[in-house]
Order: sequence, then structure tokens, then C-alpha cells
Amino acid sequence: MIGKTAVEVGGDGVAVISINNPPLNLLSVDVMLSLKENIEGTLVRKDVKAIVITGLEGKFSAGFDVTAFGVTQGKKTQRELGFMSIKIVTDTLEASRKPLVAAIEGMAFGGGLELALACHARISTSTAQLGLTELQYGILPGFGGTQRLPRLVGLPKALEMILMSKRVDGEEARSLSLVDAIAPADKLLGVARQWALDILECRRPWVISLYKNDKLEPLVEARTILKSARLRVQKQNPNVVHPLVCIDVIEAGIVSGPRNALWKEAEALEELRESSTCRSLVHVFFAQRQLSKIPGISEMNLQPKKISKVAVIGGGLMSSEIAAMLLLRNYQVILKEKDKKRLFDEIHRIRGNLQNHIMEGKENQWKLEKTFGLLKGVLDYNEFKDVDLVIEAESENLFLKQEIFANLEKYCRPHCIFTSNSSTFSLKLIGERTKCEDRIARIHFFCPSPVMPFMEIIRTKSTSPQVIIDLINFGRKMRKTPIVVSDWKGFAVNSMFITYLHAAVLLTERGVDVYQIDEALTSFGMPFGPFRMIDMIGLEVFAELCKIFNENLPDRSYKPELILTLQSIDREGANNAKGFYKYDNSSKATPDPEISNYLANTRNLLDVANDSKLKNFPDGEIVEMILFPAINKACHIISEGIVFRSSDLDVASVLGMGFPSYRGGIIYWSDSFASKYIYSKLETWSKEHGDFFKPCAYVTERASEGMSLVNPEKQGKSQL
Ligand SMILES: C[C@H](O)CC(=O)SCCNC(=O)CCNC(=O)[C@H](O)C(C)(C)COP(=O)(O)OP(=O)(O)OC[C@H]1O[C@@H](n2cnc3c(N)ncnc32)[C@H](O)[C@@H]1OP(=O)(O)O
Repeated sequence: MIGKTAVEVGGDGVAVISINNPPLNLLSVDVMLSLKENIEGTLVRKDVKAIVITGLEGKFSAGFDVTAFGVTQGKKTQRELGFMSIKIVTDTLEASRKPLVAAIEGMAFGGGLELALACHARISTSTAQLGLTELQYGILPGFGGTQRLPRLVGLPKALEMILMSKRVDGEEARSLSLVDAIAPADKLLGVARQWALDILECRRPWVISLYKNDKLEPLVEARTILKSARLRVQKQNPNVVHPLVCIDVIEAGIVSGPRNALWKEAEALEELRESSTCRSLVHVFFAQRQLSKIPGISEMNLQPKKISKVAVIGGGLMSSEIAAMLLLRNYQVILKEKDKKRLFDEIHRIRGNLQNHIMEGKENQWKLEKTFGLLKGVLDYNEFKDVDLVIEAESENLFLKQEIFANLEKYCRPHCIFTSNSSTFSLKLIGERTKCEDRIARIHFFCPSPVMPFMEIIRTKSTSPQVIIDLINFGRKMRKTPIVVSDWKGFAVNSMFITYLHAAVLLTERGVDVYQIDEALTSFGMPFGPFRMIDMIGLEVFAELCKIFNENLPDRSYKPELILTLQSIDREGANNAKGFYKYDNSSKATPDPEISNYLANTRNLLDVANDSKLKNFPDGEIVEMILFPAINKACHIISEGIVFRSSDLDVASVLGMGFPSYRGGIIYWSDSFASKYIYSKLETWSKEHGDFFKPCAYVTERASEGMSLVNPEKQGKSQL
């Protein structure tokens, strides 16, 4: 039995039914059947006047167990989900002849919130998290959420919450009338019990959400809202259908009544949960959860140490972005610079960063000053004595970095963690003049760091387990998804991304149109094409990155000559309004016909003929020719033991490169081809265009054995 519910009847005549499926009180067929049984049981009990539904241990319910979707393809749950939605949620729970109130603490997601929506009232704590998050798994709310949420909060807000899988806290839920009252955790059950009795005594309304109409827009207005929602989702994500299916189901309820639409919803859920989109998204969900499981460390159950004060060393854009991110997460920040002028400039830049952010968030001047007040600029190490973490982001000078780390050991307390942001030198070299290798790691924020939700933690064999745990916890506090990898000549996840960009440059140098490449990749699902991406990174930064990358990892590397040509004529990317694209005052990018001239020059320089075969290259081939080298590099990373699981690179590709999550990540996607196919393509291209495409040993081996590239058990042995 997977989970159940428990009933307790109080002297006040209120039965409290608690969902009991630790740790998150996920819903399962067993939980739902037990809920039905217990509601029916309490309905016939004479000593029960009203019912409260809650979750044990301060968690209402994190929703239905998604292992029932996608990953267990073909295996149906014991009873169809439609049965549960209509027979249990609607005909038993909502139709109960005794008032039913939900007491929500912790979280109410997906099916969990949908149970609460079917109750006659909802009381929540102010910090509870509520949301219909189903679309993030390629399905739609399947327990009546498509019908009840619009009727409780109005169509525009419901669409926003459902289509974006948006979570709101109790306070916001109250302001939306999604919950009826807020109560502190220790009084929650008491308030909910009294509310249920008040409904019985007609002191509070007995609301059946499914038939509530006052918040619903009139049909014509509703149709206009739905139409623009359709256009929006089609534009944002033309490759997936589930948001459109969801909108259709919502509309069906408004047009032909909610009861009929519940059946439509159930049918749609059955269909969507078998889709490849659902399988891929569920894979990414679990892969993301696996990321923080570090073999050999997680079992130690170490508790993370608190990090309150962080020092950032070094100038430049990156360090000011890092410092601003830290301040916005309420860390005290010490910023160390070489001289007064640089320090002044940097502090000025950080204030600008904060101002942008706080303005965007419509927060006030007071908040800005308070946040800025957490920053202290210094020129020496005296303030480092009580710092918990140092992030070194100095220029790429080994001697300078070694000196900094030697000073850190001298001035900081013994538990302070030292990290470098460098991608050039190995951590071993950077820490050579210290005796504290166990406290040294690398943190890599992805560009642009305030936006990218991903963070790499790079460790050596000497980095202590406690430091890893502390940094994972720090990453989460920074609202980033942290991935732990081994030190690999400065590059781990980035090598996959750089290879992807190199493949695009190589292809255009051989004759494929720049803008066709970008379009092929955006149609595939990347948020930007590779050339728009290079423009955004900036050609100077990209060229520098390529130089270091090629020096450190010469195997199958590529020298993107075109970048140098463009730099020589001052085309630096979005920053100076011209790169592969032209940019207007509002940073809107448009293709520039002049690019073809520079391409011709580069081809002359490289002495490569314009390959006529590539002239009318189909989009599908472009995608393969750009993404297969990245898969090849990812396989190299796996075989070197840089990551623990191949699925780690799926998450890395989704969060760090923008690979579409509905394709499951780069390695997961590779499984939609036979490994032999990938191998033979790489082999052919390597003959035609050089070693850049040469399949690595892992791909060669797997292809010869007819094995998938995804094989968590047999992937490369971890170096750690
Ligand atoms: C029919 C309905 O309409 C369909 C649905 O209900 S779809 C489901 C909707 N629910 C959700 O979206 C909630 C997804 N979960 C989360 O966001 C987060 O787990 C959470 C915020 C609830 C808790 O986060 P946190 O405390 O960090 O715990 P976390 O490590 O994520 O999860 C604990 C365990 O539960 C698992 N888990 C979490 N949610 C799950 C779910 N919905 N299904 C299956 N397993 C789930 C995790 O994989 C993890 O398993 P593990 O310990 O074996 O690795």
C-alpha cells in the first residue's frame, strides 16, 4: 500500500482526515481510495458533523506521484485517473453532505491543491505554497483543477497559474480568494474545524467551486482571454501541445458546463501522460532531484554549515554580478579590490545592478538602501577574519591567484571555504601555496549569472565532503540548481556548450547560412540560436573562452576563425550593437546581410571551399550536425567520470545551455537515435570536416555494442 489517510473525530463533532504518505504526502491510488473510504465512513457516523482534510507533519500534499506518468509508459495506475477525479474528488468529496474544509500547511501542489479546491472552504498558513504545477510534466491538472481554479480566482489569474505552473504563497492565495482565511500553523486546525462548523450553521457560505460562477468572465470576454493565451503559448513553445490541450479543456467547461469538461480533462490527462513530452519532462524532474545526491557523501548525512558573510575578490562584470546576487539574497558581502579607483567603480556598478533589480521588482528605495548596506568595499584582508566563504574572480593570472589563496589561508578562519571562479587553471595549481586543499573548490555561475538558474560546483579529490554540502546548500540559497562535478582543466559542463557553439561556427564557415542555423536551432527549441547566443556572451569573452578551452582541451577542439574576423572589424556582439546581428536602440536583433562578406573572407583565409552540399542543407541535418558534437563531448565528460550520472548532463544542458526540457536533456534526447547512427554521422563528418567531429571512445564503444548512450549504471567511473 502506497500511503493512506487517517481519521480522528474530536469532541466538537469534526472529523480530521489526514493524508499520510511521508515525506511529502504524495497522492496515490491507495491514498485516494482510502480518502474515499474515510469520507464515506464519516458521512454515516452520527457523531461527525463536519470534516477537515489536512496532511500529516505540516505538509498538505505535494500532489500525485508523478512516477505514475511518463516514465512508467504503458503501465496504467490501478484505476484510471478519471475515476478518481469524478468519483472521488467530485462525487464523494465535493458532493459530501457534511461541510468539508481544507487545512493547508506546507505545500498543496497539483492534485493536492485540486483536492483542496473541491473542499467547501480552504484555510492556509501564510507561508504555505500552492500551485497547479502539472504543466511542468507535460500533463494538465487532472483532478478538476482546470474547472475549479478559474471559477475561484477568475480566468486570467487561473491561466497564469496553470500555464506557468506558478506557485503562490498563502498570503497571495488569500488575496486571490483561492483560500478563505489565513491562520498560524499552531491554530490552523482549530480555525479550519470552526470554519467547517460555521458552514454547517450557515454562518459561512457552503461553496461548491465547480458551479461557482461569479468570478468567471462572460463567454465572449472569456473567449478573447483564451484566444490570446493560445497565441502566447504557441509563440513561446510551438513544439508542445499540452498547454493548448489544457486551454481547450478550460474552454470546454465554460462553453458546455464543468461536469462534461471534467471528463474531457480526464481523457486529456490519460493521453498526455503517455506522451514523449511527459516522459521527457518527468525525466528532467527526477534528474534534477538526483543532482544533489553525491555518492559517498549524501549517505554521511552531514548538516550544512551556515554561510552568512561572503567575500568577493576581483574586478569586472562577473564579480559585480556575483556581489549583487549575494546582496539580493541577504548575504553580508565584503568586496576586495586592488585600488580605490577600481573599488569605487565596482561599488558603483553593484549599486546599478541592485537598482535595476529592485526597480524591476517594484520594491522601494528603503529596500535598496538596506540591501546596499550589506556591502562593504575593502582594499586589504583585515575584514576577512569572520568571512565564511570567499569567491575569487580575479583576472586569469596564476601567480596572482596563488598569492590570493595564500593570503586567504593566512587571514581567514579555519572553516572558511575558498572558491575560485577561474576556468583556466586547475584548483590544484591555484591552491599550490596553501595547506588547505580540503577547503578549496570552484564555483561557476553561468552567464548571464543573475538570470541563469544553474551553478557548477567543481571539486578536487581533496575537497572535503562538508565543503561540498555547504556549497550545495549555498547554491540553493542563491536560488540556483547546483551540480557537483570534478575538476577537469577548468571546463566541465561548459565544454559541452562551447562545442555546440563551435559546431555552429564551423558549419557556417563551411557554407551554411548563419541565420538559417539560428532558425533551425530555435525551431528545435533552443531559446536562442548559437549566433545570437555568441552575440549575447560577447565576442571578446567568447574568443577568450575558446582560447583557454582549446589550450586546455585540444582534443577535437575548433578554432573559430570567423570570430576573430568579426572582432577585427569591431563587431563585438550585443554590447556594441553589432555582432552576427545588428541591434537597434531597444536591443532588437536583426540579421545583417554584410555578414556574408565577412564569411567569404574567412573562407578564403581558411582556404575552405563553400561546400555546395551545405548550401541547401535541411534544418534537421543542421540540428544534428551542431548537437551531435555536443553529445560527443558530453559522452567524453561521462567517460572521464566528471559527472556522476549521464542524467546530470541532461539537467546541465537544460539549465545551462537552454536545451528544451521537453526533449529531456541532451543525453536523454540522444536516445531518440540509435548510438550507431550518431557514431556513423560523426565518423562521416570527421572525414569530411576534420577531427572536431571524431567520435570519442565512449560513443565508438557503445555504438559497436549497439548500446544506448544513456546508461547510468555503466557510465564512466567517477573520478571522485
Ligand atoms: C493528477 C494531478 O493533477 C497530477 C499531479 O498532481 S502532478 C504533481 C504535482 N506536484 C508537484 O509538482 C510537486 C513536485 N515536487 C516538488 O516541487 C518538490 O519535491 C517539493 C517542493 C514538493 C519538495 O521539495 P524538497 O523538500 O526539496 O524534496 P525533494 O527532494 O524535491 O522531494 C523528496 C522526494 O520526493 C520525490 N518527489 C517529489 N515530488 C514528487 C512527485 N510529485 N511525484 C513523485 N515523487 C516526488 C522526490 O523525487 C524525492 O525523492 P527521493 O528522496 O527518492 O529523491
